Amino acid sequence: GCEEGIDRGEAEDFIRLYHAENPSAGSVKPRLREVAREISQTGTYTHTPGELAFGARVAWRNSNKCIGRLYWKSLRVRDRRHVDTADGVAEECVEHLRVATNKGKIRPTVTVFAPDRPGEQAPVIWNDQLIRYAGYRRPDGSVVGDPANVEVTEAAVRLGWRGRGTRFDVLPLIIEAKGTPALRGLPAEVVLEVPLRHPSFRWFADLGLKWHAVPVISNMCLEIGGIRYPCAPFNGWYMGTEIGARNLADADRYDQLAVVAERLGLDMSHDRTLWRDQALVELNVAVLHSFEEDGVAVTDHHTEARRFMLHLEKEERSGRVCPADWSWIVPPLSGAATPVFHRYYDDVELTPAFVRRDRNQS
Ligand code: HEM
Ligand SMILES: N/C(=N/c1cccc(CO[C@@H]2CCNC2)c1)c1cccs1
Repeated sequence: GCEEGIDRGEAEDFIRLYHAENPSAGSVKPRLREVAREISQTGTYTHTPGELAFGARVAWRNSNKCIGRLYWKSLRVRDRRHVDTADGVAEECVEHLRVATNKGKIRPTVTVFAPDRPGEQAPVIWNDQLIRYAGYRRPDGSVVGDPANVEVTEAAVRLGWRGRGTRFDVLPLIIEAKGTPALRGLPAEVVLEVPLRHPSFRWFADLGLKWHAVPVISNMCLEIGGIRYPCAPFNGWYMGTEIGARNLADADRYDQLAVVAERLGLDMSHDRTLWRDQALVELNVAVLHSFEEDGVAVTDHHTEARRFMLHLEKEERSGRVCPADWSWIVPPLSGAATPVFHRYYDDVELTPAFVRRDRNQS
C-alpha cells in the first residue's frame, strides 16, 4: 500500500468482510464512513475489539501453510494494543505462555501488541518463537544446542546474556521497543518441557533429549484491513513430526537419526537399509508417547491430516476457497500415508494474514 498511510481499499474490504460474516455487527455503511474519516484525519484507523478478534481468526483461516486450521473459530485473542514497551511486552508474553500452556491442555491463543502507526515505532520481538534453545558455535565450527538459533544466541550474548552452555538453554526474549533492543528472561514456571522417552526402548531416555510443550511464533506480522501488527505472538500445539522429523532429526538441527539408529542396532552401512527411516519412526513414536504420558497436547500427522480434510470440506460448504500450500501441508514423515498428499490445492494469498517480517528490517 501507499507508504505514508493505510491502503483504504484493504480497509474497506476488511470492514465489508467483517459485517458479511458477522450480521450481528450491525449495518456496514456507518462504520465505513467512520473508518474513512479516521484515515483521512490520522492516516490510520482503529479496529474495534470485535474486528480485531475476527481479523486474527480469519488470518489463521487464511494461512496457506497451516494444517491445523479446523479450530480457527476458537482462537483466543488477547487485545494488548496499548502495550508498546519492552517491560509491557515481556510481562504479556509471560502471561501468554501461562494462559496458553494451561498445564498441558494447550489453548490456541494470540496476543496482539501495538500496531504500526504513522510516526510511532511498534515493538518487535527478535526471537522467532517465545521459547527457543540457545545454539553456541564453538571455535571448531561445531554447535552445542540448536543450530537454528546461533544468530539470535549471539545477539543475546552481545546484549550481555550468558547461558549455562547446555544443549537446551532457554533463550531470553530480545524485545526491540522504540528502537532499543532489550533482554527479558522467561521464568522457568511458564516454560513447560517434556523429557523424551520411548515406550519400548529404555535406553532412549538416556539420550537426554527433551522439547518444550508450546510453540509460540513471535516473528510474524498480523495484517488486518491494511493495519500491520508486527508483534502478535500466536501458539497452537505441536504436530509430533515438527519435533521428531525436523527439529531433532534435521542434519542442521539436533541431527539425532544416526544416534538413534546406532542404539537401535540397525545396519547403517548403506542408505538402502532405510536405517534413517526406521530411526525417524522411533523418534516420532517417542515424541508422541512422551507428550501424551505427560498430558501435554500434541497431534500425530495422521490425525492432523484427517482434521484438515474435514476443514477443507467445511470451508467448501461455507462457499469459501481454502488456500493451501501442498509443500507445507504434507507432513515431513509418511506423506503419502496421509490423505492430504493425494490432492491439489489453491495456493492463493488472502488477507487478513500472518506474514513473515523481512529479517533485515526491524
Ligand atoms: C492448534 C494446533 C495447530 C497445529 C497442529 C498447527 C500446525 C502447523 C504446522 C505443522 C505448520 C508447519 C510448520 C513448519 O513446517 O515449520 C503450521 C504453519 C503455520 N500455522 Fe499452524 N497449527 C496450529 C495452530 C495455528 C494457529 C493458532 C495459528 C495462528 C493463529 C497458526 C498459523 C500458522 C501459520 C501462519 C503457519 C505458517 C508459518 C510460516 O509461514 O512460517 N497455526 N501450522
Ligand atoms: N505447531 C506449530 N507449528 C508451527 C507453526 C508455524 C511456524 C512454525 C515454525 O516455522 C519455521 C519456519 C519454517 N519451518 C520452521 C511452526 C504452531 C506454532 C504456532 C501456532 S501452531
